Amino acid sequence: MGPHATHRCKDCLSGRIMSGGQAGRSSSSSGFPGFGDDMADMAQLHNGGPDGPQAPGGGGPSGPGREVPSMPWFGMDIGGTLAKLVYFEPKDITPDEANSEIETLKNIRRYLTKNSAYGKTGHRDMHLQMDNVEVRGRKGTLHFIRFPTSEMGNFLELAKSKGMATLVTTVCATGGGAFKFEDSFQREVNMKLMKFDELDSLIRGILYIETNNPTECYYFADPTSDDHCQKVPYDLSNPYPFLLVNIGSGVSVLAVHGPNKYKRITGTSLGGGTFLGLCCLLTGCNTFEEAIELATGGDNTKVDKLVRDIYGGDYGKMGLPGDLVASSFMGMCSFGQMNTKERRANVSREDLARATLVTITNNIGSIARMCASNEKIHNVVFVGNFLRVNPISLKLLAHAMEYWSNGTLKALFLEHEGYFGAVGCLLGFNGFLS
Ligand SMILES: Nc1ncnc2c1ncn2[C@@H]1O[C@H](COP(=O)(O)OP(=O)(O)OP(=O)(O)O)[C@@H](O)[C@H]1O
Ligand SMILES: CC(C)(CO)[C@@H](O)C(=O)NCCC(=O)O
Repeated sequence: MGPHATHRCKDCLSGRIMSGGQAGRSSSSSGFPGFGDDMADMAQLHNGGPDGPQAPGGGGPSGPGREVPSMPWFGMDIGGTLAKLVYFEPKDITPDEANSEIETLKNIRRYLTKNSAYGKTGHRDMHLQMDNVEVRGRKGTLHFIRFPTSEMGNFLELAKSKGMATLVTTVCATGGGAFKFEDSFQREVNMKLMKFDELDSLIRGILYIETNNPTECYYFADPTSDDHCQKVPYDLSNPYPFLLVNIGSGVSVLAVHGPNKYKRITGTSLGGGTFLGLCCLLTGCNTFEEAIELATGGDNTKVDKLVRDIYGGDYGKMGLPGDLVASSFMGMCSFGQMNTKERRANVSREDLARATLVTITNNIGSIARMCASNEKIHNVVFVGNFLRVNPISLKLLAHAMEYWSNGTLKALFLEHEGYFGAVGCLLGFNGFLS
């Protein structure tokens, strides 16, 4: 099977957020369509209680000159498509701490950890939860929450309507939204954003999670085989150098040579956002999950033109197998016996979704390969939420790296996909690196 053809495998298909404030819970309706009243409560609770920043339960061991921020601890990565929120739940609270802990902190913890959905669009990825980890000298659990960035305006409006403007609060944030929404946060809810660079945060988050989760990193053995494709754990404890390909709305490619030593080599605007946009246009679908589901049932060879459609077989001299996509979407033009109209009638929404997914994935794979080869790097780590619930792309990338490099390149994947920026931002405050 050619590297760019599709296949199915049956087995694998901060910081200082809170400071001071009177807060208190409101019982009135939020009017916030995305999150509903639950999120309204959470927004209120973010601001700590009457005891302010020094509230018990909000600290931990701190050395001279290393002030530990008051709880609750969050890291927020506000991307072009999704906002990612990582919440640290302390589990080492002493009886004394528990007795004196303010009610609002308890409420936050209860609210966040007892729910997995927050209104219509907020989700906690429970399968990613990390227990018994250490952050800033405290033991606890990391929770992973996401919501569409398009809900941010409503979130701020809601926060304002709940009186947040009277509070003094600082939120640790990264991603483009930390810049874009900075003024709105300040103007509408009197919150300051403590901003961290998204790529610094991404790398810091990867290193932290990889160290704390022995099964974080994996690769695919036999990615094209329906019967033998297997997810295999990979030890990334000595990671350098590695190529990091972050597939979010757009794509960034970094060469990472050390914890603080990396460069952004290139990027492409043809990323996860492009896949979703084109797929919605072509199929009428409305969500990423729907787009992936359609693609799963589709066949891109009905839409694309393959090498064999041009050569009648392989282009052996140049090492191009017949089932390689020669030209994406070209099959929609007339060729062979059928005219364009007939061909289009023969193509389903599923086929179009599959072809869109394969086109975007192959293009990213191709850029990644060239970068790895230029930089003389063998391990290529793919992250970003485009890879969420998306085994088709995972396996296409795995196969493409291996096939085109004669086995010298290895595609590696990480379980926490799109959350590394938020984690790195949580850890970034005050230089706390746990
Ligand atoms: N529930 C979802 N809703 C929308 N897109 C999703 C969803 N799940 C996965 N995706 C995919 O993930 C992409 C966004 O990934 P990610 O959250 O890593 O990037 P981002 O931070 O929003 O973007 P950028 O870093 O470019 O600003 C979307 O473009 C889409 O392809
Ligand atoms: C702009 C960012 C860095 C925002 O995360 C990302 O969407 C990206 O890398 N886009 C690709 C931009 C380029 O063409 O290099």
